[in-house]
Amino acid sequence: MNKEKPVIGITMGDPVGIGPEIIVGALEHSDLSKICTPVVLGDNEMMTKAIEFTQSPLKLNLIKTPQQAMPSPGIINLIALSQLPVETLAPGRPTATTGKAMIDYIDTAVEMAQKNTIHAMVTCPITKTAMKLAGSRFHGHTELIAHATKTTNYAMMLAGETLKVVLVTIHVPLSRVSDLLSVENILKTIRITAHSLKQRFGIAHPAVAVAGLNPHAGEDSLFGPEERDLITPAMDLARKEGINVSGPHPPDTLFFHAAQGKYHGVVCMYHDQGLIPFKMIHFHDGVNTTLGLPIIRTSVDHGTAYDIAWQGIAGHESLIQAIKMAALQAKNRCGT
Ligand SMILES: NC(=O)C1=CN([C@@H]2O[C@H](COP(=O)(O)OP(=O)(O)OC[C@H]3O[C@@H](n4cnc5c(N)ncnc54)[C@H](O)[C@@H]3O)[C@@H](O)[C@H]2O)C=CC1
Ligand SMILES: NCC(=O)COP(=O)(O)O
Repeated sequence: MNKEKPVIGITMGDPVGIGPEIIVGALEHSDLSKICTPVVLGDNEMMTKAIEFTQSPLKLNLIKTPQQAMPSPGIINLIALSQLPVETLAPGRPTATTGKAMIDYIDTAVEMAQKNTIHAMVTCPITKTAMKLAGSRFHGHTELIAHATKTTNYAMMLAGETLKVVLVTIHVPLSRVSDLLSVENILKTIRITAHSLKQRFGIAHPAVAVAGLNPHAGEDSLFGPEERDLITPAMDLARKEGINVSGPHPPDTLFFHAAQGKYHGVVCMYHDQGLIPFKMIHFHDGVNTTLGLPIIRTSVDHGTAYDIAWQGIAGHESLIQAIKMAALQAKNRCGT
């Protein structure tokens, strides 16, 4: 690899979502080509349409392999993997065909990253609905990529300058969270958080905070047993391994202190516990990244935004940050 300028594969995401237009926006309005060579895996006609309707001066450079990518600004290197029936598609209306195409972009990027023909992958948003329409058994990128890379020990981190949150449970009904928590999966998440903060984010001595599940972190188990029976034992084991971990913290105050810089990362028990405070701060510039994979995968932190897709008003800052993070981590050869 040219360590100075890694090749970054960007999957186009759901064709009827905001993926195509934010790719155009991100590659047009930033100097990403100075730090990496972006290669889009997607659809020729959809990307052509996105360039036209955003009136972008960018030109498509159709290539077959990442090695053929041109490292210059002003172009979008595109590996066309689908030939979508564009005239039959409507913004915000996924079909089995669009679902299969977006999965193909991801599968191909994973293969390329494993073969090191790209040095990191960045994903544009997909929907769980489109995954289902395409017959996939996975909810999202995280589970699909973990499966494809045979990774069992992985976690979802949402990362921004101010706040980094990592989830013990991800896409599960709230009513099942308590049953799905265990000493083992809380410990695994604490470990992977501490490890990744060191390896991927260069924090030599990370301070990891752990959120309680219940109001006031259970308040001596008055409001629930999870802190006493699961979270505290997991933290004790983590401490024995030398991890600087604190908690279980009352979730209502923890994120304020984390955002003030008191902790480098926060382990959260469920999706919205972490993502609500995260998006309050990092809605526009947050990055979703999968920890524990043998490859580097970052993503936008938002979804397909069907309500505004193909209107040219979607923000592309999160994608810019996701590409920058991928490029930096690829340059530092950090993949875990
Ligand atoms: N990385 C990924 O692939 C992600 C996928 N999703 C999926 O996306 C689908 C839709 O999820 P929602 O909960 O509706 O979240 P969403 O992020 O798509 O939209 C929520 C609200 O934020 C707005 N929004 C989102 N991104 C925006 C942007 N870049 N610029 C301006 N406004 C933006 C939307 O217009 C909408 O009003 C779901 O299937 C979800 O699972 C959600 C998050 C991440
Ligand atoms: N809320 C985050 C999200 O839904 C993204 O999931 P994934 O596609 O990164 O697995």
